[in-house]
Amino acid sequence: MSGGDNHVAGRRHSQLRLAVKALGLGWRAARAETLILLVLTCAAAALPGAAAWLGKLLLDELALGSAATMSRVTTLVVLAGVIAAMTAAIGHVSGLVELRQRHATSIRVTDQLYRRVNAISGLRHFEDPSFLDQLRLAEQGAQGAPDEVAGFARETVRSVVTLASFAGVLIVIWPPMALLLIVVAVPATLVHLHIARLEVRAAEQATGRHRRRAFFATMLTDPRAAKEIRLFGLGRVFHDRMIRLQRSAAGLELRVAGRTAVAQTLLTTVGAAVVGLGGLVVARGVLSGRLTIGDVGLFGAAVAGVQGALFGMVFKTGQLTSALSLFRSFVTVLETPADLPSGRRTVPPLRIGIEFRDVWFRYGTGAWILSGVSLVVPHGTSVGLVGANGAGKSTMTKLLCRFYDPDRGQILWDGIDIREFDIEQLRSRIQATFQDYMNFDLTARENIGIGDIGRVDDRARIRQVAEMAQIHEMISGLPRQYDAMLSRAFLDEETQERGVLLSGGQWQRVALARSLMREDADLLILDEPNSGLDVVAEHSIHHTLHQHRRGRTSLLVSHRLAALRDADLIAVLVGGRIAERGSHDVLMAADGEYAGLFRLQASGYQDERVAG
Ligand SMILES: Nc1ncnc2c1ncn2[C@@H]1O[C@H](COP(=O)(O)OP(=O)(O)OP(=O)(O)O)[C@@H](O)[C@H]1O
Repeated sequence: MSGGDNHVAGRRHSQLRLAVKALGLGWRAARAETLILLVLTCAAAALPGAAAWLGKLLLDELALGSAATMSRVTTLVVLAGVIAAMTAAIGHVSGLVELRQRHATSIRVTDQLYRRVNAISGLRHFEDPSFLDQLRLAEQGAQGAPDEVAGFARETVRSVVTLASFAGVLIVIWPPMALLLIVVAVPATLVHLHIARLEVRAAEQATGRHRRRAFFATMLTDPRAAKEIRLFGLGRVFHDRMIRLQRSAAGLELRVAGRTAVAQTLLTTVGAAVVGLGGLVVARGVLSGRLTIGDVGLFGAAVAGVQGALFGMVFKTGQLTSALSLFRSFVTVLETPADLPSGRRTVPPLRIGIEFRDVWFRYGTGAWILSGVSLVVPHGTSVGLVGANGAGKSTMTKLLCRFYDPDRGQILWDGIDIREFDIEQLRSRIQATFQDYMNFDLTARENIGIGDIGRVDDRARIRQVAEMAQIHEMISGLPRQYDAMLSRAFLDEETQERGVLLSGGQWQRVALARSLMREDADLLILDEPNSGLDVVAEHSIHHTLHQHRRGRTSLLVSHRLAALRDADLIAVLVGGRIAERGSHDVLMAADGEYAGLFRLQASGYQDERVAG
């Protein structure tokens, strides 16, 4: 499914459904905090009205001059002080509870999002830029939306209480004032909604640029890239590209911010004019003796309260709209259908063999990589796969692990289509070394042990496979041996000491050891396992692997044809099909593609003086 399809799927959700989902997520993440915040909000909302009323009473008492009673004034001042202290305390406690709520929500969101990401069993989504953009938006949107929805709900409660406590005051003192403030709030709401939409569009447009910017930033600091960046003088080029992308993303944001500033200035000016008008009317009331000085103070507090409440709602509505639009990406990612539906069948122990039956495959809508591959790997035998760069050898190994499904044809495991099997179980039956294996920033033990995650602490087994891959001696020589951190980017979590950096060939041996961890696997896939090994290591590891393969079913890919020489069957992949197949001797006798390649490679090893 493309990112576009994701987008359409996400659009199905109305803002209301999204709000309910976000609220539910926030509630489940932090129930106690949500309730406490609701109570604190109600209390905080009632306090300004009480403070304003006390202020009015105090002003009116003071206006009595010598007729005022000191005890009454003292009581009013003390009460005002208590309310001020309560307001401040509620603010601080709310801040702390909000922070707890935000962290709890963030952990829940991250947990859900990456659980979903882990549940995507194929590779297609991870090679689709629009899906990766959506994932980034999802992470961004989901962190904020539950907070925004809860914040909006609290703001609504606060506003309703504030409006209820002040609207009466305005109506008593000058009735049109309440109406005027509401009239100003309507266009303000529309403007903020429009701004929210612009913000979301800018965020969507900027996401790809942010991801690309992050790529250049990583390249400039990654120890693995440091050599080539320096040798080829790429630092300046990558730096400039990174800054250009950052400028362009910032430009999108600033354009919206500019429009927001203009709109808000206009709205504030209109609001100030309305307040000025109200002030004029009230001042005239005092001069004519209709209103007291205390009424002026109360009117001022009421206007500020009502205006604050209305504009607070308007502002929150805008923020909520943009938060919900980003939250849509989160919901879309969570609802992304499985790219490779898993079958239910249990994988039986391999007895007959693996068969590629007329397999056709291409990446997306590109050119056909495999166009009718038919190949049988009989149980207990080893098959070597030969072909030019880009012929599709690694693609065949990836199809076998079910990272993708063939477009046409079938891959059969003892005659059963592998699509019928439970994917996780199928993969647990396979040992594999990939050409582009990973170097994990983990300890030596973990780097090897994760090949069979259930045995990551089984030091005896780890040592055994490390010996097979001839990396045990090297690891034993390290200060912390198997507990040594294999990384220069991270310190050892326990000792806080710098880790160890392995050579290319040493990393390859670690990867090979990892792939040997699954003792009871039925199928062994080795894709260029020896490309970085020195001659001595290649020779002895070849011998060890030959022993290991005995009686096992294996698919081997290598450009070093000598490494495939003793395979039971060698298949040559040309133009998306198997062009030749047979043992080494048969193919040499046939004098075709394989024989030509083998002789060409062998001639490179012959010393001309010896040959002469
Ligand atoms: N994830 C991918 N998305 C799109 N195209 C891909 C992808 N992986 C490989 N290809 C393309 O598929 C073709 C076959 O690649 P594959 O890695 O299977 O070749 P190979 O025979 O293993 O080559 P080599 O000998 O260089 O390792 C290549 O043209 C490559 O560009």
